[in-house]
Amino acid sequence: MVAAQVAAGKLALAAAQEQVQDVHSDPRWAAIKWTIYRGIAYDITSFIPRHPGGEWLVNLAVGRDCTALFESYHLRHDIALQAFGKLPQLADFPVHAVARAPYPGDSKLYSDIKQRVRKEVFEGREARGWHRQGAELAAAAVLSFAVASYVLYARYTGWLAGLVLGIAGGWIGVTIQHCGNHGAMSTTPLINNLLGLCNDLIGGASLMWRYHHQVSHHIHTNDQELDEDVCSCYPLLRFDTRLPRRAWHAWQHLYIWVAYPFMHLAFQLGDFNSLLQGRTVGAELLGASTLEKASVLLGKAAHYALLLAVPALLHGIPAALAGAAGYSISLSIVLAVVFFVSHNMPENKPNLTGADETKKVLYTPLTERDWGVQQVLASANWGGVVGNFFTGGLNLQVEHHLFPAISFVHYPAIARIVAEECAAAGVHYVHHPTLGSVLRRFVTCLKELGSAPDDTAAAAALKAKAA
Ligand code: HEM
Repeated sequence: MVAAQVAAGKLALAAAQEQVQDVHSDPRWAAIKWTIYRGIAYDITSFIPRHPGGEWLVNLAVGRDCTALFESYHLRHDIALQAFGKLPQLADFPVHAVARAPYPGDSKLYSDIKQRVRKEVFEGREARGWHRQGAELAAAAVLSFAVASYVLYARYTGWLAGLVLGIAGGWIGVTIQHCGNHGAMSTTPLINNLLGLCNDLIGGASLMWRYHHQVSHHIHTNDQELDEDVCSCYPLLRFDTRLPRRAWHAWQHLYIWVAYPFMHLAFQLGDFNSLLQGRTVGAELLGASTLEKASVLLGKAAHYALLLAVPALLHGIPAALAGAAGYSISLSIVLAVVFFVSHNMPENKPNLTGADETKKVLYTPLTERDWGVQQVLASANWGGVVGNFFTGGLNLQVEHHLFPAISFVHYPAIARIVAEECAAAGVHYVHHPTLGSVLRRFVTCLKELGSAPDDTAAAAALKAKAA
């Protein structure tokens, strides 16, 4: 559990969520599944099983303001909007008691980009679901590599086979589970759901991932109060000067390499804790079904059966433990390297030199903030089509954040439009040439963050807000 020092950010987060809690404990609303879109509450109970993108995705909208999710997930926003017209409105609902979400549709930058993407990249073919097609070969390659690695692991259980299996697990983690859970791998919701569940097989929990990643991180990228990724490694690592500095942070750019391999283990503790608490750090599991909750336990059972029980039966416990350790290390390193470079460059952080634009947008109150500009400034790209194939599009992080429900194979074409629109709007678009260059920059940034003074003004503002 994070130390008391991080409480300022989390208190504010909890305060925002307590408001939601009040509405939830009100018996008038507890019996229905409601959501809020642009200030109007709707009863979506009967719509959930009919949602064209899948029940497990629309569940994320339950019990909260879904405007940001809704406007960032539907490329054919106009078509999706028509569904709201047919849903029952809840006239007496206390909309103002619920934390307001950002409104991506109000961002001129985002609207201009979206319009051009539809016109120039998909040319109307989005009506046939083109934006969610094209990654089939990549998915087949990832799954084939994973199956071959597992056969190798089961036959020659040990640390080396574990390392190879961990790389396969990491590849699943960044590609098919990630895109599947975003609803971006296929036009068939069941396929996306099944690919998303691969997260559980590799040692995560797709349910927790969706709440943590989609509800907290994607909507509020690099917001210290609302993006759980900003403080999830704290106090071990300090990714933001709005978090209090501790003596050990001065060496974080060195010891991070020793801490990385424990990420897989940290997931396990976090997933069980979230299941018990009914929430991840940044989001309550308000719409999660019983089956979704059961999938966390079933997934853990399947993961440990494959990783430990089967090899232990075949080759004994010491070999299985060595294999699991190898797996843990390489899986964690692959995931950590890809994730950490995505939003932790100096330009993406509000308090480092040269990040004035980022500071401005992240310190603007949420209701007045330009969501599209925030996503661009808080994300970093690197590499090109090769990186795109191996990371499921996570190397083009800016495009991924603007269009999480579009298949990653389209990101290179979208990137050209995003870069042009950002240049026209004067918004800094971060693109590093290679993974090596972005990693070097990440280490420099980590060193700077480890010794930079606390942003006391931001901390005081947070404290005042929490009080
Ligand atoms: C309660 C509010 C929602 C309504 C009324 C709604 C409505 C719709 C409709 C009508 C479509 C078909 C769109 C089309 O054919 O282009 C759709 C597709 C989809 N929805 Fe939703 N949706 C809601 C919430 C969500 C949420 C919260 C998510 C994600 C977190 C989501 C993700 C998707 C995805 C991935 C698709 C397929 C995307 C596509 O074909 O462009 N929806 N939704």
